[in-house]
Amino acid sequence: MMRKSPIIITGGGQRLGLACAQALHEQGYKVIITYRRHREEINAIEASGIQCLQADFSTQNGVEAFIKKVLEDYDALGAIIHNASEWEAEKNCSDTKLLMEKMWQVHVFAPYRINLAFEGLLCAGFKDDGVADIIHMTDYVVEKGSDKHIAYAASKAGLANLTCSFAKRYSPCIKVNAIAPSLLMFHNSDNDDYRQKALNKSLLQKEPGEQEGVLAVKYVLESGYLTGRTLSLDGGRHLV
Ligand SMILES: NC(=O)C1=CN([C@@H]2O[C@H](COP(=O)(O)OP(=O)(O)OC[C@H]3O[C@@H](n4cnc5c(N)ncnc54)[C@H](OP(=O)(O)O)[C@@H]3O)[C@@H](O)[C@H]2O)C=CC1
Ligand SMILES: Nc1nc2c(c(=O)[nH]1)N=C([C@H](O)[C@@H](O)CO)CN2
Repeated sequence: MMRKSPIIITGGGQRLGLACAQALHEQGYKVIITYRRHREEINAIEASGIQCLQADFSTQNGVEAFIKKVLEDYDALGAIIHNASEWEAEKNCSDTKLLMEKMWQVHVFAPYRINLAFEGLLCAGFKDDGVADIIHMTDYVVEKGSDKHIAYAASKAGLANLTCSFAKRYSPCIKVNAIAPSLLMFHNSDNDDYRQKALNKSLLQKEPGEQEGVLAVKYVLESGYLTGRTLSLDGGRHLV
């Protein structure tokens, strides 16, 4: 069913978040994305009819400013999709204390504060549309850890746990689920050796692309009976 209340996708200026925003917009949803860094592409996204809000979740003030703006401008929400994320490895970092703080801030503190602050808006969305959703974009590494992205994996595990807590707290009005991709799409900078090693990690040995994530988001939004669960998108990696 088409919900009248808007859907917010954080980190929607590129890649998976943008693909989800465009797909849901094309379906007729009112879609709002957040972006951190303004660039030309944001103007094009806005011109397509998707509202773009600048938000930097790297500080508590940035999170609270975003919350304040949304509470001022909207009286209902159909869904919030926590997609904003930084993927940083320990090897690229000189200060691992700051790395853990940064990972925790964007992957746990921001979704936690936003979910608590938007309960009323999502319940109003449920009242209007009969459905409301919170979706956390986590990661396969929640299950297995990562020896190269330790702080990232731990923070995504924190986000995964928020799925259980908020599913219990917000039922039956708001469904709360996670989507845990393994490899969805490479970066242009990924070399052939890295790509081959990443492909070999799953049974299906393919780079599915962002549309695999779009399909999962659409399923979760359209489901009437899924909450507190994680949808794994990993090509059978857990069986390798
Ligand atoms: N791509 C993949 O293969 C996989 C992705 N995932 C997860 O799926 C989701 C989407 O992945 P992908 O599209 O690659 O994500 P990206 O790495 O492209 O990041 C998405 C957006 O997050 C925004 N962002 C990062 N930090 C902050 C911050 N502090 N405040 C506000 N916005 C921020 C960035 O905004 P800006 O560009 O404006 O700075 C960026 O555009 C992520 O949660 C990711 O962890 C999980 C496993 C695999
Ligand atoms: N925020 C991001 N998180 C992740 C990304 C990304 O590009 N941005 N990429 C991955 C990889 O695909 C990894 O799963 C395999 O190379 C993981 N998380």
